[in-house]
Amino acid sequence: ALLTITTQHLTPCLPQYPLLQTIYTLHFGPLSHLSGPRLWAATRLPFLLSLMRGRITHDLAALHRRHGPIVRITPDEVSFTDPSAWSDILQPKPGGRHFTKHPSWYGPLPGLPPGLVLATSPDQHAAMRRYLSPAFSARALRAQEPVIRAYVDLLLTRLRGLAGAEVDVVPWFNYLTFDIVGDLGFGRSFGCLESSAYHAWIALILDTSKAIVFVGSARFYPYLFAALMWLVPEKALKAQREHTQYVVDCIERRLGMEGERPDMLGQVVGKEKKGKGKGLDVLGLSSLFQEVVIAGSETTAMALSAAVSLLVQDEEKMGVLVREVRGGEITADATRELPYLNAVLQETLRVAPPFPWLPSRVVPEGGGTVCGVWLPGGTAVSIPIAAMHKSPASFHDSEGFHPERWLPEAATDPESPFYNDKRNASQPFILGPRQCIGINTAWMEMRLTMAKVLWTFDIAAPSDKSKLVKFDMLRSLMLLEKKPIPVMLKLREFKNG
Ligand code: HEM
Repeated sequence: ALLTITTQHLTPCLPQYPLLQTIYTLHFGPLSHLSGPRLWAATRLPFLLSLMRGRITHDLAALHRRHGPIVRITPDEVSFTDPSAWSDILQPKPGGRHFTKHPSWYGPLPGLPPGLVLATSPDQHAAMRRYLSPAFSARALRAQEPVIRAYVDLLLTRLRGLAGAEVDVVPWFNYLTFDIVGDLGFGRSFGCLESSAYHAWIALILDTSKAIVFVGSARFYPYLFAALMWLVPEKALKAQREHTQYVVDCIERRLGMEGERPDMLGQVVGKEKKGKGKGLDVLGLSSLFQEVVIAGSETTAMALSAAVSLLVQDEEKMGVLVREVRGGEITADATRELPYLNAVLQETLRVAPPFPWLPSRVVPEGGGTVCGVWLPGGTAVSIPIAAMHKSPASFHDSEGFHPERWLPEAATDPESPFYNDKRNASQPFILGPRQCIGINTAWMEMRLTMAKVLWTFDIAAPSDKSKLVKFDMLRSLMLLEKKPIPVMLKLREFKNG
């Protein structure tokens, strides 16, 4: 009782005495009973340094190996690799209580209203999601299939010109997914496949996803944030203005187009024209669609590049997949039913999740329980997706690439080494109201692209095996780092008879 009274009286004074505050945080605070490295629990700096060095997924995986599934990683943040964290953190609680997105990571970008990804208020997010969801409905997806197929065919045409040599697949999958998201988003391709080059805007987008990590880290230190904003060079600000203007121009051009088109902006514009929209101005739409382009391009491209890289390192698995995709027609409906193709993609997203680290959520006022641990309101909670996906407590040979663990028989045959896998630990698109809205689009793109590429080409590892990418070595800021993935690309030979 004496300790409680003393604590209550001393807590408000602590910020003036950093040493006392650190002692309180480590030994008496509400998270002091949790396991974790002392230095990380005492100050946020080791976490932020690890993040900025791109080492966060490795460091968190190592901390979880040492301290278990629940680790205190800053004075006020706890990280989880127990699968029940997915629903405990991401599904709304009775009474509509949400663990909201942390305002440091998800605050709006300077000069723009928040879109869907960056909205932190659950009500604002739900309204925006309802607004955008017809663009991602099953009906919309059916209308989008021919658009996706046309770009995959264009990719095949371009790759045919390179066949017979070593080809780095990374830029090609990026050109593909940017052209698709441009067309599906605003009815306008970025022309990357045509020009074999990134559109200038895309380089800026890739830098933006890195900038989010630096800006978010600085937001924890208000003076540093103010200084950083003051130090941003005029060149970068100009690039940001041009970036927004480019999207505004695309949107205005699309608003002026007549007739029905299957693109996502078209769905939203249709609502606005019927007076049933949210009355978003061009800047609001620009914010929304910039996010869709960032979230929908790099992620899918990374998954495709990773799948090819993992397959060329295992000829047997590549053989099984090639036989499967060459055995029937290649449409969205047909590829949805191909068990090995789906298993390969599931396993790729487990081993190399394009979003390897999910920025934190905040426990609501009044507190909440995650994985059986009660946490006070305001505590930050996070899921290191890559570490969760590779936890040996959830998966047999968790570091290995085994599409077989996703085949239906693995879950029913007690003899299978993967029978006891906790498959629900792997959630590359996350769960709940903030689940990826583009999940079905992503699956359609990945299945059609993989099937058509492997139907057309024989793909093998480069002769110099040292060029093969090891995904567990890749750094990550918000997204997984890009490294060249060279493969030997040969046009498939049709044998007579
Ligand atoms: C393999 C491909 C993809 C993966 C692994 C992926 C993963 C994710 C994840 C983990 C989130 C949650 C991010 C967060 O809460 O911070 C997310 C959100 C989102 N994704 Fe995806 N994504 C993929 C493809 C796509 C595609 C193709 C689109 C659109 C064409 C898309 C659009 C979005 C949007 C708009 C959100 C925000 C949803 C919301 O907050 O309501 N994603 N995605």
